[in-house]
Amino acid sequence: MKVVIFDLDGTLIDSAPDLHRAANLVLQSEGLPAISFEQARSFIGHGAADLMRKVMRASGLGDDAGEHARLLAKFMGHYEGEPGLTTLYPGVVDALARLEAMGCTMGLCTNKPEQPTRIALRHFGLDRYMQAVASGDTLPQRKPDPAPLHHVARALADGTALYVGDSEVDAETAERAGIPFAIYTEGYRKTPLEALPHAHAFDHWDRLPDIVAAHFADAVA
Ligand SMILES: O=C(O)COP(=O)(O)O
Ligand SMILES: [Mg+2]
Repeated sequence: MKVVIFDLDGTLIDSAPDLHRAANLVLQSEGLPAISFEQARSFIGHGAADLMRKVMRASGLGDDAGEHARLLAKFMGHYEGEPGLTTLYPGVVDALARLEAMGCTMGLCTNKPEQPTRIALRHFGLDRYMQAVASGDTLPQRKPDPAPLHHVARALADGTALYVGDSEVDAETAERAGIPFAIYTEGYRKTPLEALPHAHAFDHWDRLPDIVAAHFADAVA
């Protein structure tokens, strides 16, 4: 059984422009200066609540829990609509179709909350490929805790799985889960590639089907 589990932001979709826009709409409504695109991008990885906490700190708003809840609700209001500025990375849909034709069973493990995860998967026609999904609020734990990745792997099969992601969080999650990791190098990673544990690396989605085929051929051998 070939099980491939994907991260979402920075891996399948480039969602940073919409996350940046939503963060700045919150700041604008509070009469505060905008944050840069690079700042917003660097805040992605641990989910929406964490991103909003980092936006608050960067804007000198501190850490107050009530303020955080209020601003996070505003942020989700701006973010949860159709993903207007978000794009699929080149070659994603072709790669998923090829993996499906190869007999792979596929799932998703993201820190993005459930509602926007569902909207994004449907918007980009990825929902039909994902047989099991764990979002940032599906379980009490989220990545880099290995629980959500184990949850998806168990829901799909007991066979060997491969996790495909873009970030430090994904590399740590896969390592703690004991699941081999393939890293997409064009996402939101901040650490040099060599410093992150990974079994495979790829810079274009065209390359993933061959990597997956070789990975599972070796796993069986
Ligand atoms: O929403 C985030 O911060 C990260 O989402 P991801 O786990 O899909 O990369
Ligand atoms: Mg990611």
